Amino acid sequence: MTLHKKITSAPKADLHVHLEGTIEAAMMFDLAARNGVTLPWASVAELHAAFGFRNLPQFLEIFYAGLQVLRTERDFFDVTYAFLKRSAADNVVYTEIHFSPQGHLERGVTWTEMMDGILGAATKAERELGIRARPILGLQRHRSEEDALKVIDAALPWKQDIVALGMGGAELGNPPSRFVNAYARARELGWKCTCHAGEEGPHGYVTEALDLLKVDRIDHGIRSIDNPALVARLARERMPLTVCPYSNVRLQAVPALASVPLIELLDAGCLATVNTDDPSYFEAYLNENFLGTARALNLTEVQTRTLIENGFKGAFLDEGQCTAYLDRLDAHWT
Ligand SMILES: Nc1ncnc2[nH]cnc12
Ligand SMILES: [Zn+2]
Repeated sequence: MTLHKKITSAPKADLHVHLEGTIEAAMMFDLAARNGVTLPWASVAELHAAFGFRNLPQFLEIFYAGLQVLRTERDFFDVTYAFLKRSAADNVVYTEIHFSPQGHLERGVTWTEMMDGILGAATKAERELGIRARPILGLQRHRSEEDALKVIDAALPWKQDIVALGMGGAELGNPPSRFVNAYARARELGWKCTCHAGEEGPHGYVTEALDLLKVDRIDHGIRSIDNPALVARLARERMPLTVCPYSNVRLQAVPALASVPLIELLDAGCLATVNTDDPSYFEAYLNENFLGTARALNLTEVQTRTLIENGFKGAFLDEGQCTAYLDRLDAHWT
């Protein structure tokens, strides 16, 4: 089997994806029409023309405009199911999906509408497509910690359905240290914790996420590479890093795929993984992230397999569940 075929047909995990970053342009316009929402773009072509992102904050403006089309339970169901169907076609068998309640609640969407839509689609996709999906409550870091605590409390009826607390949004100027109490609360609830850090922000934000938020995983984390002692620590602690190669290129966090520091992280013994982030905006689902990265970095078969394995090892799964996925990968690969 060629490496290309091995990658595309292997069972894989996507641990870093934003539900609102999976809305394909055609669906965005369908949902806008269904809900009477006026988008800032006149057509799919105009939206695509806006995809030349300069940086994270400029991308987020577009991302926040796009998510306005999500209004009802059916919308959340349709977008979640479409993403899971597209991911299953890439042989993704497990995914943990960030959703951004703060971006929806402020428009009058209810928790019940969000959760029934997302969880309903996850149940149907697991039954019909064999892909398992679990939601991560994704805070927006430009908002206050008080708002974060309110959102966490409002999520309590779904405490068992939500696998973790996460946090994304505009990183620079919004360090993890602003959210110590929110993360402490999440840990009290028994949730796992993850946080975007070291994407556009400095490696010091990764250290803060570890020391102050006591996270179980780091989203992105590529700027850790600027601090060898931090890389050694991440390796020692087997801290998963959810690297998103196409996202880094499209948001100009790195100049090209060849600059994504995956080999350096693997060589140092870090638990680096490959993920999508916002696949409809970055025009790359999981297979393309693996294939593009393997090509650009000239990855060996062993490195590629390690990255796929790390996707399961870095997941919020218990040991038995993780081993079952690794056994499936093993059976596939040999
Ligand atoms: N790449 C990214 N970084 C931070 N927040 C995000 N929200 C959606 N995509 C994001
Ligand atoms: Zn992200």
